[in-house]
Amino acid sequence: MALIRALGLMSGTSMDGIDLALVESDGEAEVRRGPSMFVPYEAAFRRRIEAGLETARQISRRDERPVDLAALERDLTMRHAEAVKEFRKKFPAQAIDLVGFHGQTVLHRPEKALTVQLGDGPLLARETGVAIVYDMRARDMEFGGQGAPLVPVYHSALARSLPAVWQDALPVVFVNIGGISNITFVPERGDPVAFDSGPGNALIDRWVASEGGVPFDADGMIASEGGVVRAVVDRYMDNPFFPRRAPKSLDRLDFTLEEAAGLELSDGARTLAAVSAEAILKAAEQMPEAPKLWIVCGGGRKNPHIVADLRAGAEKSDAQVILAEDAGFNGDAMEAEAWAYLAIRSARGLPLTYPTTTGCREAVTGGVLARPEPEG
Ligand SMILES: Nc1ncnc2c1ncn2[C@@H]1O[C@H](COP(=O)(O)OP(=O)(O)OP(=O)(O)O)[C@@H](O)[C@H]1O
Ligand SMILES: CC(=O)N[C@H]1[C@@H]2OC[C@@H](O2)[C@@H](O)[C@@H]1O[C@H](C)C(=O)O
Repeated sequence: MALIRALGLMSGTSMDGIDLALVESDGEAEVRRGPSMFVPYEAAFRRRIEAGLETARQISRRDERPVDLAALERDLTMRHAEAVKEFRKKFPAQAIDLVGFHGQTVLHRPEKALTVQLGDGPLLARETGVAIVYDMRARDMEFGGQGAPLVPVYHSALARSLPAVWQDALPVVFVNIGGISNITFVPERGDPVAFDSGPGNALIDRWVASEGGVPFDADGMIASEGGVVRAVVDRYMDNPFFPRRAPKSLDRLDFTLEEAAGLELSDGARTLAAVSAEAILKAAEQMPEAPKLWIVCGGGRKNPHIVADLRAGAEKSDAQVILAEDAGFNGDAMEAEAWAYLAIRSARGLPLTYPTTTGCREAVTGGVLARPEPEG
């Protein structure tokens, strides 16, 4: 089987920018990771997306684009086109056969089988001249799935290619600490088990933005000045989301800052980091068996408090916690790589999701293909 070279584009729940990563793969075991880059959104555009999340609450049909959402979708798509252009300029030798386009989630209501990603695939195909696979979550929902998380099939492929030193580590758990956290348990044999585990950085970001006027707690510096307020952690952990059995997934606005109200800035940042770690550790209770190794990916791995709290918890069951880089992976690019890999699987008609990852009735492929118009 010839390998396909796909570029994955991810604009995640943190709304901080576009991650791009190239992957060459057969969509199965063969995965060759290529270069990656990040194109940040400026503060004003991030605020537009944030406002878009509020507007999107009135959507009841996934193709509705009320108020200014159509303009936002167009601008967001054009920014992706620009990002692809920048990627090509930076890595001119890299041919791109296919693009995997996530778009921006503005609403996720799995209980209503409703998930909305802004992102105009045909427009991106015209602008880049490359075939685009987009809208990868919808079909899973048609088959009764949560529409998220989709990255587990890629985690599973990576786990099968762990460096020699970690070869005996299965079962392993991948933890993606983005705006929301999700976990993938990869067993020795069989399909991965996955679900969203709770708030990742989204609450911390919102807290330090509103109380400190900065977009995120860089290297956990603000939290370093504060302490964990246990009662507040407990209040968060009382949320019925945690004991609910998987499959399950979250909308960015499902958790709020209400429980943290009144805390001092640094105590709040430290306490919310503890919530993030505790939510992940809580997820271990729903795994088929105790993992030996946790591999931490996503921006949250750069918050030393989240990682330290995770380590302290995992040690209790003799599990080791490492960062993606310790296993030879790229913790920043992994979701963009996943979207490249998913696009390849979509092009080959392979499943993107499984009953054990999203709760879909059967393993199901997904994504919509937009071809660029023929030249001439
Ligand atoms: N140096 C750092 N120190 C602490 N936190 C950081 C640092 N760099 C990034 N982050 C956090 O990581 C977040 C971005 O993470 P990431 O890119 O994994 O999220 P995402 O892909 O947007 O989200 P999701 O996985 O939910 O879709 C930032 O919003 C910030 O909170
Ligand atoms: C609906 C949606 O966009 N969900 C995101 C979000 O961000 C993290 C978590 O919640 C995860 O479920 C998902 O993204 C990852 C990349 C996924 O689908 O695997």
